[in-house]
Amino acid sequence: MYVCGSCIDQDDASVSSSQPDSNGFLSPLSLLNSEKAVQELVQQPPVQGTDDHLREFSEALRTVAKALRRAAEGKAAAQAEAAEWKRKYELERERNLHLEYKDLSLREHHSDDNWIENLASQSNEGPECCCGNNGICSHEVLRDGGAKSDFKVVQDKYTRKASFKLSWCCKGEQSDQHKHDIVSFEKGNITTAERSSRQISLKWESDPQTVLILTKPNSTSVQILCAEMVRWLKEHKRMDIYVEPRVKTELLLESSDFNFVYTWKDDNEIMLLHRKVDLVVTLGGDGTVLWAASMFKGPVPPVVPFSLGSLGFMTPFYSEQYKECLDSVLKGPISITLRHRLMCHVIRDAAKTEYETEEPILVLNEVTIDRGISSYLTYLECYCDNSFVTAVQGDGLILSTTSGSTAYSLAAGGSMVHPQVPGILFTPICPHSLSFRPLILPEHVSIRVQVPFNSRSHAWASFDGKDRKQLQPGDALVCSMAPWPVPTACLVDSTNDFLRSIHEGLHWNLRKTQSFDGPRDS
Ligand SMILES: NC(=O)c1ccc[n+]([C@@H]2O[C@H](COP(=O)([O-])OP(=O)(O)OC[C@H]3O[C@@H](n4cnc5c(N)ncnc54)[C@H](O)[C@@H]3O)[C@@H](O)[C@H]2O)c1
Ligand SMILES: Nc1ncnc2c1ncn2[C@@H]1O[C@H](COP(=O)(O)OP(=O)(O)OP(=O)(O)O)[C@@H](O)[C@H]1O
Repeated sequence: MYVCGSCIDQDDASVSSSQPDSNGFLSPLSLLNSEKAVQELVQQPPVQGTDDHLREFSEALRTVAKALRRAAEGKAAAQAEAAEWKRKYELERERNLHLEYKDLSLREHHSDDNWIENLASQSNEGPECCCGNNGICSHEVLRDGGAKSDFKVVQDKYTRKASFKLSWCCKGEQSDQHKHDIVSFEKGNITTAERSSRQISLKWESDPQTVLILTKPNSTSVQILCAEMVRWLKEHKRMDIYVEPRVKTELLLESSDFNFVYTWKDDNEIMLLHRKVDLVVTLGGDGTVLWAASMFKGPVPPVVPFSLGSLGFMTPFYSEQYKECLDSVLKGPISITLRHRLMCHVIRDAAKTEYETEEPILVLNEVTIDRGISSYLTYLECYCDNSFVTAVQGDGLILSTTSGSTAYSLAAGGSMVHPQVPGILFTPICPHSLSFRPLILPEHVSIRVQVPFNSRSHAWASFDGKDRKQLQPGDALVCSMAPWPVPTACLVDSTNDFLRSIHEGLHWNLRKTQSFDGPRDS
């Protein structure tokens, strides 16, 4: 690499601007500015007559650039960790508020109904006691004041969210003995735990009372089924039913009898839905399941997906048999697939502080970084934790969950992976290279995709095929496994449902069987 002497003088200022602060640390902004300066510097065209000193100097600058990038990655990792601590803090705060409320309601209503007594015993036990050491439980109690919207009308009375318990099934049998430790180091020997089915079973501990029905828009068959299902759930199951504002309008146009249906007014109310809803029903295709998942930015209630689309990889329930299906789901226990999601942060080069980082986006299928309408190759530098993975030169890159492995990633040549396998698929889109095979990375890593300063064009990130965001040179996308999976109910179990989907949906490995007669080994 040849460097022009005058450039060094000119850029020296920006390099020296990244001086350590009084604590001895470099600020992230100055790091990135310096990195940019170094990038520009090392890309200057060669000038004749430069000597070996300059060459050495440019190599040294390269090393500095690498160190600066590592520092920027450290910042991204710290931000992800901070987000995780913030989540833990909010959970803890919510739990404390919850306990405070129970205490209050017990004092106010000590002679009230049975369920209040139940609450009292739950409150005494605490979440750990009620679940024992095995399984995972969910308990929520809500209360709210003022009553204007449907949402608040329901919150006016004390509403109890149904609790359930999750457990692992061992070799077809229910067992509370799930194994957290898969590797043992006892007595210096490394052994892996006995292989067991990791099928998860959900058992209601109290009856589910509130259901949210989400529907594919502009479909008459979906609209008809939705009205029928709403009526049946109200009349036969006495459930509280939430629908989207659009659907409530459609139902009321059909009949004013549907005024018992609840909806919400704004995004703030949507943010609270997970605390009220026991069950989500989707009527549509895979896109409606993605839509349902995108409504929950945190924990997601169990989802029962009915198939009213064309492919339906994630929608195993037959809509014609909705009564039997819902009967058995409401009774439980049911097998569920815990579908992992990816949490994606767009980190802008222009952000002055880490607080300007945009809200994270959760995806159930994948995040795609592509060239959008640009006719140039995308050039993306990819890092896994702090290690350089590769530079993508092609149409783009897909970072997919295992649930998304049968969607866009499959079309780009990625493997199909059972949705219960925890991992992140790293699949290039039309790479201009003969040897760029797709990768599957472990679930605990953080992946950073950087649009370098010397990229010829912008890149575009899209999330489950929606919400396109432009990434400028210097911007990055960091993604890691989210702590909130999407639990979807299975028709049989997660393996059976997955295999049925690839056979029926994709006609996987369909071939006429070879005839018996003909040449064979003697
Ligand atoms: N070339 C491609 O295959 C391609 C291109 C763009 C987007 N997509 C996929 O479409 C998804 C968005 O779905 P949509 O319904 O909102 O858009 P859409 O209506 O364009 O449907 C895309 C198709 O992908 C199928 N699909 C979605 N998720 C799937 C999954 N997990 N497994 C198997 N098939 C799945 C759907 O059933 C549908 O047939 C994106 O997340 C992306 O995976 C695929
Ligand atoms: N409740 C909703 N509100 C707004 N848009 C929705 C909603 N449900 C689904 N969509 C969108 O409608 C589109 C089509 O939905 P969906 O994929 O469920 O139906 P489909 O295309 O007929 O089925 P399939 O994906 O099986 O072919 C998707 O892009 C999805 O994001």
